[in-house]
Amino acid sequence: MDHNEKYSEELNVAVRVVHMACALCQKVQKSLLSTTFDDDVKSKDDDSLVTVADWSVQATVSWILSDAFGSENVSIVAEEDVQTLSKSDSAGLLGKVISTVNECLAEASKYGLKNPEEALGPLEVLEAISRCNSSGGPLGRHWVLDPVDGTLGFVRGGQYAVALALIDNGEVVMGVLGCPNYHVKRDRLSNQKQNHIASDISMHSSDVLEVGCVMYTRKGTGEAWVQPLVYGDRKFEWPNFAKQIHVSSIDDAALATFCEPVERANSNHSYTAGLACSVGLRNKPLRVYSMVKYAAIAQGDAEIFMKFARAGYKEKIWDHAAGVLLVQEAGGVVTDAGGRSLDFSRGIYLEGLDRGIVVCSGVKLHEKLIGAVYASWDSSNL
Ligand SMILES: Nc1ncnc2c1ncn2[C@@H]1O[C@H](COP(=O)(O)O)[C@@H](OP(=O)(O)O)[C@H]1O
Ligand SMILES: [Mg+2]
Repeated sequence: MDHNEKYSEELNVAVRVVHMACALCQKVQKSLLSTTFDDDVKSKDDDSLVTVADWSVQATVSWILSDAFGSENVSIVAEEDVQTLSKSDSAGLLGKVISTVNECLAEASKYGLKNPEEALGPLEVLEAISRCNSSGGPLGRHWVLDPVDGTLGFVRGGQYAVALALIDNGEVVMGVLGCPNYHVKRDRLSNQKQNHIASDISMHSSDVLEVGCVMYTRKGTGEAWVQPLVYGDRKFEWPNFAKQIHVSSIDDAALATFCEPVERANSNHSYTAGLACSVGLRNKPLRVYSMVKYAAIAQGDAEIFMKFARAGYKEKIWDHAAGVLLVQEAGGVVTDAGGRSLDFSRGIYLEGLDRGIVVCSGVKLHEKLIGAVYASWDSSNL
């Protein structure tokens, strides 16, 4: 097969189903925000949150991938399981998931995908969710899904992402990132000269033309793309106004902006502030939920993303796979804090990750930051 064609069929289905998932999430987020914090949000054993949207997206993506490629050919590594959902007191929640999934799948033809002949019942929905129990590894193909990344951002009305990637023999070969509250810039849609650097990537930016986008890429193409979400009666038609995206060309630390998680529990803000200071970053950090941070670097809205989780925390592949490839193909650099590439071949965790994750628009900023980590680590108490 021509290199240019490799994984294009997988990409075609993945982009469409991520658009469907974004529409699903927008609906659920709207209804969550318009009611009081209720039963639609649950705490998991590790105290993290899960919502109707997480399970519904996972079921939808699982069903569409299995239908398109045959369930016997599809291995999916994904964040959610059916434990909470199968409990006897979760009947109401399961009912909501089932209707959300069926509403979403009923729209599949709008996105050029096949919908089920009949609405799915409880067993089929639970089966679609629990089928995503692969643990990845170095051999063969594995889809990697985070149905709602940044669940905290999601329930707070902020940024979140739907992330779908494909790993082939241990390498991420395709990445699709749906960002329902992240803007596509006006200049990118109208092809004008790109001269605006966003200092605010909230959903209320003045730069918004239509809120929400899907970014995608395939490994080795050197290209990454963004499409706006599909609204109203419009049908998704490839390439759906796709525009190529590139990382920022700023390599002067004094002009660069870095992003990091909103939650202190997920990354050490004082350590990154120290690094920022020592490499000469002057702008305030942009604190953003979810993998939208990778999206921001990929389309040039910021230059750096740093994440330093507490010692002992193991990063999961679904929190990074799609974002890492997007940044790389858009021209950026992603490594751990020791300067080595992330290893997606060892199961559900990024095993062997050295200290933290450093994402940059270019090598010059990246070298400075890695140097600063080496210079400061011993005294950092991390
Ligand atoms: N103690 C911890 N340290 C670092 N990351 C954590 C963490 N606990 C959870 N996370 C991960 O951080 C993700 C959110 O990223 P961010 O903080 O950048 O918004 C979560 O994704 P989910 O929201 O999908 O569970 C989760 O996977
Ligand atoms: Mg996540």
